[in-house]
Amino acid sequence: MTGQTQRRRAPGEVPRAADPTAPPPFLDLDDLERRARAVLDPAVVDYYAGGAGTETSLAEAPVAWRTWRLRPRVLRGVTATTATTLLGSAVATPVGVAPWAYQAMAHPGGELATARGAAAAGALMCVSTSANHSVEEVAAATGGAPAWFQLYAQHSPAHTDDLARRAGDAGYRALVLTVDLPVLGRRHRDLRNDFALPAGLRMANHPAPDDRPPPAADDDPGWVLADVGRFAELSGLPVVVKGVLRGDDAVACVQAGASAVWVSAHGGRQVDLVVPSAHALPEVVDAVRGETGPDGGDVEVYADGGVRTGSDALVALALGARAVFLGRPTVWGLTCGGADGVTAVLAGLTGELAHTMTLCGVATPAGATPDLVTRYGWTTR
Ligand SMILES: Cc1cc2nc3c(=O)[nH]c(=O)nc-3n(C[C@H](O)[C@H](O)[C@H](O)COP(=O)(O)O)c2cc1C
Ligand SMILES: O=C(O)C(=O)c1ccccc1
Repeated sequence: MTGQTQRRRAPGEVPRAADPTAPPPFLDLDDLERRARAVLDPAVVDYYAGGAGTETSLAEAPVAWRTWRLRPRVLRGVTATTATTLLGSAVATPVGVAPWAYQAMAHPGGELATARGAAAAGALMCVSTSANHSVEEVAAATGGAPAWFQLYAQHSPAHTDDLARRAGDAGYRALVLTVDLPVLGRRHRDLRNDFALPAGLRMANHPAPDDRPPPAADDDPGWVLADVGRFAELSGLPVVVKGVLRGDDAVACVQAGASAVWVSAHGGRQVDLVVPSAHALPEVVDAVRGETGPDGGDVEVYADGGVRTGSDALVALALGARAVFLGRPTVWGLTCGGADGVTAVLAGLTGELAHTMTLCGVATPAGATPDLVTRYGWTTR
């Protein structure tokens, strides 16, 4: 993934065929995904790559970022830096790792490798409840780099509460409540494969073998707005609500005690035909402007879903996201290269972002303001 510059050929030297296994000299996520698919079990590939229903929303997510166009600023004498803060934690990049489950299926190092890879890139990792390593084990692997813990409602509410407290004790900097999974989406590929966690891998945050993985049963009403403040109090952490796609919901979450909202369609894995993050983001940003978080500060907004290039990321920042998170690209990075693969993806995309910022005359993430983008299309005048 970190490409090497090719040596210039000596005069008369016969060119050798390119090594087909050598990684390309730029961040080529399609190539990375191809290589990951070649080493994983097909049912695992389906689980990681798949989406709900017709997979229309899965396919649309990256395309939706590309319905925006950048409006570069020229003659600004700018060399971009990507450093920023997320809920007060300093990071080298606004590109983070989205929470994704069962990372030991991709690589034996699992979440521990991802944590090390993200820390090496100066990027924030959000750790899934459905991890193969425990809350505490992953926290230790970050080596002090900031990380967030993502929470799902467990079969037993006492167990959910316990996980929230443990996240606070383990030193995570925020608790991310995923609210778009009151029940699991219908993922046809997984249903066809009868997908289950492979034998030998554990759900490290589940106390008993008979404890069901989330989500709770269909008859469980799930979380309500009041749980936002309750989890903030239990954990002692700022709460981020993940899976918000409407302005009214975003405001309600903030008024219930959230410090930030995370615009996400769960990678197209929950509701098919859902509005893509790239189109929901402006509505959410507009709605929370003027609201204040529990500490009196501005409400941060993040986005994920189909972010694959530096230009996609810059569009998201211009639309008001403070950070973007990558799901599947980090799945393929971990699969192909463990911690180094994760670092390569995060550093590669951050490098693309910095390059695009420089080309667009944007010095810092905060300098990516809405005037930097316009909706794609032709005007008739
Ligand atoms: C294999 C997989 C597992 C996921 N598991 C979780 C999870 O445990 N918790 C969660 O909040 N989101 C989960 N997500 C959703 C991601 O956090 C994120 O919203 C989505 O992957 C972003 O889209 P992208 O994959 O197109 O980058 C998962 C996504 C994938 C692909
Ligand atoms: O697969 C997912 O998208 C996900 O979020 C999840 C839900 C339950 C258990 C493991 C992962």
